[in-house]
Amino acid sequence: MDTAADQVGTFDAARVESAVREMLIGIGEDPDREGLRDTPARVARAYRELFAGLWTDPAEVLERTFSEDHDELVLVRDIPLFSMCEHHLLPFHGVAHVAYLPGSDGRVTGLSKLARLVDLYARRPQVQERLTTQVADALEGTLGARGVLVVIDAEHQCMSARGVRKPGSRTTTSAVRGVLKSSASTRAEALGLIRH
Ligand SMILES: Nc1nc2c(ncn2[C@@H]2O[C@H](COP(=O)(O)OP(=O)(O)OP(=O)(O)O)[C@@H](O)[C@H]2O)c(=O)[nH]1
Ligand SMILES: [Zn+2]
Repeated sequence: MDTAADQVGTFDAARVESAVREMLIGIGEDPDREGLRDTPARVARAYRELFAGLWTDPAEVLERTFSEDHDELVLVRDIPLFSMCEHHLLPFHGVAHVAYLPGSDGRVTGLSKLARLVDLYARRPQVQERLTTQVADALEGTLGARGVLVVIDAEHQCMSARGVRKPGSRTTTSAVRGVLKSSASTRAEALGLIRH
């Protein structure tokens, strides 16, 4: 599981700005015309937001837990998701469903933290499979969940707006850990609730 220690560098707005200016020249545009003059700075601000998950430690999100003596399934469905495909730096967006079985200590995390965790990993240059895996691994590793099921359903703009040009096609990925992997009936219950 990755931590802040795995992160590379920090956000360098000036560097992003000069790269965007170069890119505009590269596509044959005039970066000094009125409409584009502030674009490098705007893109840098947008990237700072879109890639904020690169310099946030996921362990912090799951730091605060509380004892609820609940050892049954917890599921947050339909968490809106925005991420950037690392191949084309184009967005992919959709929903994430996150289910977990609390560890034997009965400690749970705040529901919003599950959405924050998805957000944190989404705000990095990503592929959907890795995003799904990272959320599952954090819940198993850091929270100590007995079982985890993460399902992500998303549309990739690199498949809609360009390339193969198939708008509306969606990609579903899942990552299953612990009891939700070993017990078919528990997994079926979680999947049933996701479809509900
Ligand atoms: N597995 C996976 N592939 C992705 C994801 N996002 C984008 N891709 C794919 O990454 C691949 C990159 O393929 P390349 O052949 O290197 O790039 P390309 O020539 O732009 O490919 P096309 O998109 O087919 O035009 C494409 O097939 C994309 O659909 C993702 O989250 N997971
Ligand atoms: Zn892509």
